[in-house]
Amino acid sequence: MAELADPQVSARLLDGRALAAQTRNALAATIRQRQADGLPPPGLAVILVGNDPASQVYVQHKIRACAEVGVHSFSHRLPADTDEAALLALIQTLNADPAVHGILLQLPLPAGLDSSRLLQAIAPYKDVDGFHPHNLGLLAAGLPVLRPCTPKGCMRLLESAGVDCRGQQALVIGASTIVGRPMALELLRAEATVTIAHKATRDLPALVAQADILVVATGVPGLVRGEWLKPGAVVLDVGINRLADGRLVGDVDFASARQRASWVSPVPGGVGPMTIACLLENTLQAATLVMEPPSGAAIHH
Ligand SMILES: Nc1nc2c(c(=O)[nH]1)N[C@@H](CN(C=O)c1ccc(C(=O)N[C@@H](CCC(=O)O)C(=O)O)cc1)CN2
Repeated sequence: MAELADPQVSARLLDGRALAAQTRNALAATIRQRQADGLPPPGLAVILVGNDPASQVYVQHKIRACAEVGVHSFSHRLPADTDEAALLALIQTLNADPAVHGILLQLPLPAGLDSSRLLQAIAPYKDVDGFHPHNLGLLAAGLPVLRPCTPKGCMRLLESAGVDCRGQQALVIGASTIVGRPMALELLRAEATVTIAHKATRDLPALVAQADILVVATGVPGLVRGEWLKPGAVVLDVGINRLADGRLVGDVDFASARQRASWVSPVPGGVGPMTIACLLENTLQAATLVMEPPSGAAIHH
């Protein structure tokens, strides 16, 4: 006898692990073909400063993913007391290195280092994180080249579920440069009606209740409750919070959200793996930009 569906569990999962694996397979095939055509492998320089345990894990995952698809990674692990001048010098060297197509500065940086100044030192055409004002500006203008990885991964997840953003009410909670702001620009580009809120926004539940598409990136575990959601909402949970008991949870209460949403991304296994898959994709794109410089002056090698 067929198992009865549990009426309490309705949302489908936005499975980032599966989509990231598909993306990596496609990238590996393209990179193999590039090499068969006599082109060098795409190169990614990864800079990690200090000993933040989460950053160490993410960097390890990035380097492993590079090896899996055939991207050549150059790892630069620097002590927490590295000064800004030394980091700027390293970035200048990598900017000039033709084997390096992408440069990634893992965030957050230790206190005392100015991440904004350092990110701006990365050549825009090697900025595979898409955080340079040049690339954020192109995204704001609706002419994106290198797009920030987490928002790009979120858009890929929406596409994979057949979600059409056009005319939908979208709410982004969290306005960071890494996620919230570029996410709002991506949704705007997809013709959603976009609201940006903060974790401290007054009467957040009332705003959430209107959202057809909800993206939460606040770093507050379980901030959004399932009861707040509009029935059938699509929920992208960008939060990755390690609890005292060792569990990893998002910014959305998953169990209650699942009872009300139509689609929800889990933590772990949702947006996180897509961030890394999109980084690999951006690295290949940066390698291709060097081969075929677009007409925009600032992208030339
Ligand atoms: N230079 C950058 N720094 C940071 C970025 C970024 O995109 N560029 N984003 C985050 C961290 N991040 C990538 O660096 C990242 C976070 C989480 C994951 C991920 O796959 N998470 C897994 C769980 C992993 C775990 O067990 O801890 C999941 O969600 O399934 C990938 C990348 C801040 N810094």
